[in-house]
Amino acid sequence: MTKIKICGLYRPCDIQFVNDARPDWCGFIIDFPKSHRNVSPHEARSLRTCLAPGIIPVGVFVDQPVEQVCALLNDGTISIAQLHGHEDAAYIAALRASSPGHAVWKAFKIRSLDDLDAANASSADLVLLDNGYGTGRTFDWSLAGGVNRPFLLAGGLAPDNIPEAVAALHPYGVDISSGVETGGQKDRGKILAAVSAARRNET
Ligand SMILES: O=C(O)c1ccccc1NCC(=O)[C@H](O)[C@H](O)COP(=O)(O)O
Repeated sequence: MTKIKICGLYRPCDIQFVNDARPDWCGFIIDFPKSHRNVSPHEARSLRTCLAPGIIPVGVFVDQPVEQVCALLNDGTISIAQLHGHEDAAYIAALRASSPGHAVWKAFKIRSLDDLDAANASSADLVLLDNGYGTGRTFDWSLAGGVNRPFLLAGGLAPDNIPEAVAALHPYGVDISSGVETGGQKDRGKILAAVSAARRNET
């Protein structure tokens, strides 16, 4: 079954929505003030304590100091670090050394086959093939044909295109933010529909 992550939770009611829908993971955009979904570490910790058991919290970071990401992994605020900036293999190695046992995911903006090569070569535990930072737009899926490892598909997914995406690309999981929002806020009905669309599809 295709796994699903609902990303960019920032309000207490967003937690209630995912507790109702039960995705595999949920994501917090931590310390990235350019995003309307930004939360502080303190807010992420407080939201995370209300998550239903079984939903794994993922911290989404853009070029944050390793120490800050490690602190949130090691105090249980998040279980997985998802990196969206210029974090390289040395950064990932440092994170692993300081937070053993925690998976590290790396997102790649797929604009060319070179981007896909970089994703294939990454030392991360799992890669996201994405269009950018929660843009609500898909990338050219034909570029993903050469992926040679399990990946999460992100960028512009919504309940109505998840079946097509899963059938075309067979991702390990899908990652959705804008497509489950209405007017920039998470929408309970869309979250329920997205989780059900991902689980309807066998890969
Ligand atoms: O959502 C943001 O504002 C954001 C900011 C900085 C780094 C990453 C960010 N989002 C990541 C995600 O929400 C997902 O990984 C993915 O990009 C979702 O994209 P979309 O469904 O197109 O909103």
